[in-house]
Amino acid sequence: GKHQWRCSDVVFLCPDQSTCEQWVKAISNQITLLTNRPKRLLVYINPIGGKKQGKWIYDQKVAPLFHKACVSTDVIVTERANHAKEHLQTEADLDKYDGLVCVGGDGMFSEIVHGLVTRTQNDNKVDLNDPGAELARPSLRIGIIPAGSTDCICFSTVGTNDPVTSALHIIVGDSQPMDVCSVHHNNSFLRFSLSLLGYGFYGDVLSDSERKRWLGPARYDLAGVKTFLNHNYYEGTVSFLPAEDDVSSPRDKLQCRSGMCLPENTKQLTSTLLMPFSDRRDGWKVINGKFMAVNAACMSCACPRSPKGLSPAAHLADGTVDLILVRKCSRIDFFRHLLRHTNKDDQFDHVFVEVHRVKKFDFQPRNSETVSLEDLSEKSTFTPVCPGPCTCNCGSAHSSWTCDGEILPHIAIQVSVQCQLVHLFARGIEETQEQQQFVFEDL
Ligand SMILES: Nc1ncnc2c1ncn2[C@@H]1O[C@H](COP(=O)(O)OP(=O)(O)OP(=O)(O)O)[C@@H](O)[C@H]1O
Repeated sequence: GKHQWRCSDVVFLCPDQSTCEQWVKAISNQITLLTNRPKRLLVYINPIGGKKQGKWIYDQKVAPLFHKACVSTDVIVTERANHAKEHLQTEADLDKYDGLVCVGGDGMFSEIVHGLVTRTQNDNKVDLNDPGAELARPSLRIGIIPAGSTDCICFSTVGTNDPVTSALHIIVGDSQPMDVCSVHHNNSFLRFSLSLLGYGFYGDVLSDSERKRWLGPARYDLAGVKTFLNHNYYEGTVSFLPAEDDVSSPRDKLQCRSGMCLPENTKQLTSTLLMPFSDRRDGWKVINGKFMAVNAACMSCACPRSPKGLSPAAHLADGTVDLILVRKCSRIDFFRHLLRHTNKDDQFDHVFVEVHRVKKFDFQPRNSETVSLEDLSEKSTFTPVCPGPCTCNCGSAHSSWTCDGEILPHIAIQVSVQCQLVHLFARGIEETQEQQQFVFEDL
């Protein structure tokens, strides 16, 4: 139920000992032939993620399953932030392993992806600072054992945040490709985005919550309420290269499900990457405006709080990202939009919201060649609340970008989808038969 997998014991009865041994040998031989199953894994555990249960979850729920399945492991319990990333970039002997395992939340997974992808580019002499470079794909798959606060990436790729289910997907050697967005400022690489890039509302919530770290997880709720009451909007220009119309749309009802986003099923793929980033702008669209939020969702961003996610029909690995523009609107309208993230109503069905499926996009804030994080930190984010139309300068201030929970040091950014750059030990969210019936009737 609910996408959760469980172990099951199956008892075979044999008439005698030698038949039993023959069966054991035959089954073991068959399993050895399954080359997609990992035999040796490098495991990183974040002991302080989420409720600080990472080590316990691994030792109690995951390690016994790996042991039963004859998967051998080297385990590193991280001692500080960026420990896993640095280890992967420099020290780790990756040839020894068939895959990596991340025990932690989205932040920890992001660290591991940055470490692995950077290492792969270094090994292949690819310059990450070149926005037009075709990135080399890492050969190792990554498994996520959820042990963070939100675990949105695990939820969006497996359908549940359950360590046993994730461990079983690793053991059977499932493989799910995943798109990654590379984010540049001019010719300088900033970060990869794996789930959500947000400017305006989400950027403000994150920067404000960083200042309230002492409050613990409650800081997000408090910062959310405060940002909502501030009701800031920001001016800027969004330019984007739309994905081909015939492929899919962020407003269709076809959610990304198991088997859809595989290399053989996706059309857009790498052709977009071969296009130099800034030389050719054919087919690009440009929108100037005042925005409450500019969000880019690489995946649905579903989590238990928002079970359908920020962009319910976003795909895991089709070479596109859903760009959601929420224009300046009244506070009550914005509230209605936010509320739809938590219920089943179409969150894009408002006149002030538009959504585009894109391959690349740029954002340029108004008056802002050189705004950096230092400039932003000088700005107080608690601006007065302006009831209705106002003459103050709340529309000319700058927000900041949150990239999977980290604040980016620049506002003017260029984003490019790196199609199927990494592979997970997962198979996408499996549909039950009743759900399939429902989707087809709906369509
Ligand atoms: N030993 C450590 N000490 C301090 N920080 C660490 C350590 N190991 C990893 N980190 C950092 O902790 C951050 C948060 O970890 P993680 O993502 O696992 O948990 P979370 O933030 O609670 O969950 P989520 O990201 O799902 O909301 C990561 O960005 C990672 O860099």
